Amino acid sequence: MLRRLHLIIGLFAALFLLVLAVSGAVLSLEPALQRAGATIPARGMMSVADLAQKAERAYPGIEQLERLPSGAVLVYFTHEGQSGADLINPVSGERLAAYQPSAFFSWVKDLHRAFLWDDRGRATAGISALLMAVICLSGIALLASRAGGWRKLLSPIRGAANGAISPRLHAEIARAAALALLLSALTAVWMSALRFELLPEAVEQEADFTQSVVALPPAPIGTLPALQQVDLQDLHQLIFPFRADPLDVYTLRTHQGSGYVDQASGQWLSYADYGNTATLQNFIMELHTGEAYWWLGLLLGLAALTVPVLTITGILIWWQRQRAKPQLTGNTPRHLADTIVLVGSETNTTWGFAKSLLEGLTAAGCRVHVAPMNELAHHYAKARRLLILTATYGDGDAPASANQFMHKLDKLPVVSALPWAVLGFGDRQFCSFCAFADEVTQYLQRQQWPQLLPTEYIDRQSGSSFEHWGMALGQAIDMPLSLHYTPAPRATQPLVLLQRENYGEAVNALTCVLRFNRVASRGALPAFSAGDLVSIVPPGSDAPRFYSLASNSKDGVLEICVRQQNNGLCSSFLCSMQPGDCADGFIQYNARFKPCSGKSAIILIGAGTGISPLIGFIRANKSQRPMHLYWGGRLAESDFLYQHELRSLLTDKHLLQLHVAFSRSSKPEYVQHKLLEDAVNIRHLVNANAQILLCGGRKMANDVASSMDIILAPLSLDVAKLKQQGRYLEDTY
Ligand SMILES: Cc1cc2nc3c(=O)[nH]c(=O)nc-3n(C[C@H](O)[C@H](O)[C@H](O)COP(=O)(O)O)c2cc1C
Repeated sequence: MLRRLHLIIGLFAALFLLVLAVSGAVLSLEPALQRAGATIPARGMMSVADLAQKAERAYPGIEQLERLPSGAVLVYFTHEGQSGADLINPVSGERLAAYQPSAFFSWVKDLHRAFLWDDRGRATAGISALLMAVICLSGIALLASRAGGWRKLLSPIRGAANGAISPRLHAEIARAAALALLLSALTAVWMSALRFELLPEAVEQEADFTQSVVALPPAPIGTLPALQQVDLQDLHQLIFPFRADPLDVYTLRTHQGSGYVDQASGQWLSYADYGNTATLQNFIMELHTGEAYWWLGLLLGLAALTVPVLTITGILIWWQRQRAKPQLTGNTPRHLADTIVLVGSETNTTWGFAKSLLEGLTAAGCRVHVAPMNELAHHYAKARRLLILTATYGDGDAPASANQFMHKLDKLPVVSALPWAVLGFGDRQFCSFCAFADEVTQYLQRQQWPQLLPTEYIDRQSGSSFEHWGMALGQAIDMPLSLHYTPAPRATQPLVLLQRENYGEAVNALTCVLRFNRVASRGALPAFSAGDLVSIVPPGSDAPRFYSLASNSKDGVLEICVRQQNNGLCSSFLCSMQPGDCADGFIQYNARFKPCSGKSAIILIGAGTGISPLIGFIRANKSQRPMHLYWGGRLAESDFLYQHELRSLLTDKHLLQLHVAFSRSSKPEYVQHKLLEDAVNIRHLVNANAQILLCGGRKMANDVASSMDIILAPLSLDVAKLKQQGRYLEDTY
């Protein structure tokens, strides 16, 4: 609901908000530019009397002095019958330049205030600001719910759904700019409400004009006590009396109030404080314009610049989600459905099963509502059963569309209990086979929700296992249920092998670095970066196998590392390929396994072909951020993958430190031994906010995690805590 509100308002107001944001960012430069050219004596250094004396000396025809909120001082004068306005140096009273308000900034101001229109434009700007405030508030609430509560709002944002545009990037930018944008939006709404008299405007109290002036010769302006008492920093405006009229007076406006000063005695004739409400009103306006606080203006301007980025990334993420969602025909609205099917999926194949389930149950007479697990609702008015279909990712983690499910489940009222069944989707090649489905099962069992049938597992999208589960479900709910799953064909592309490098033959572990390109007639490679996956479908099988990419699409090649497995259909196929041969594959984005942004150190840990994404991260490390690689192989002479390239990456500082261990050398060692040897350094790096990325086999990952727990113990940290903070990422197989 919150996400939909955020999205609908965002889409609706996008164009207006873009104009407001960009023009606001441009306007934020004006106070800073004015300030940069102004000389500003410190408080206590100069009074209004000092300034007026100097200005009068330089401008005998002076009529008015004004101090702009930026600190620049203006003098209005007449000279030989001509009026003029100059910017002056307040210290010397000398002319700096003729004052001409910038036509460009005036135009941008009109655009910002009213879209170059009349009052209707002003109203549109006010409404847009209100929508902006709603987007900010709903966005902050979404950030909190994504982080797992308001208290965790500032904790690192964890990796997110797959896709070319990472929702994490959107969330990180939004979090950085949210408060500034909210401040701009709320102050703008308030100003609009004043303008359209929806709020009462506080009128500045004016001093009474006094008639009790005695016509005495005027005293020199520098000696007038009332002007001597006012610091230059408090000056707003000083209007000089008409020379020929001894009864005329000085009008002095400060930030606090205004009044009249006698030209002969220099005493206040009358004075009125503006009052708290008017002062507050001015302060809010200055907050919005940044006129008096140029640094704040620049900050708000910078935040405004994120609006176009957030709008574009927001729309792309929405588009990405729309495209990723399978078209479900016959999906019953939540409040009418008797069967709720919730789907946990990262790469959408589970949605294909959900679609078949929807069709099967509908044919059996059920009214079915299918939704992502993250959209678990508080209440399903007519629901009689809950069916959960979920994949598992990472090392037993929730997939993207289910990463907030447990948190939401925690908050459900007890009365929501429904008879349930869980069907896990996974791959037995992973140690934590269907671990997330198990986690959900155990949770529901602990809550004592009635279980319809034991949790079942589907290995590598097996259609027959799914049909089998359908029969069991039909019996459990006493309905004739027949499920048929036909996998939606993935759009693969032919990839042509350009180059191969062989390693490991001497230790009987053939490992190949393979570099592919798209077949020339099919255009360029799609966008991807190191750590994403390429899925290869070997001849004679429907089930794709995933390999981590060592290259970025900008490198012009798609590079993977493959170790030939005994009886491995896909690895044998790949390792037998020769330059010119083709394989079918598709790119699978893997946003959850990427170095975090920033400058903190990155510790990369891998073994064997696990080096694949790690070398890609190092190659892409153009900013020479400190990267430390710990890698384990078998024998240096035979399978030291990327040995020469790693040396040159060390030389040009893409890589800061390299630690290698070989298990078949004269002194057999594993990568975790290297970590233990370097424990002091690792603790130092982790203490300074380093992030750890590990890629390799599950056993290696477990051994490394045990060693890291030992290393981190003196810091009162462990792998589990770092994982929670998003600082320990694993890509294991
Ligand atoms: C990077 C990656 C990590 C995976 N991790 C696991 C895992 O830990 N356990 C598991 O059983 N399956 C794992 N799988 C397999 C998926 O869960 C399985 O392919 C599932 O059918 C995908 O469903 P989806 O396309 O709906 O996300 C992983 C797949 C990938 C690509």
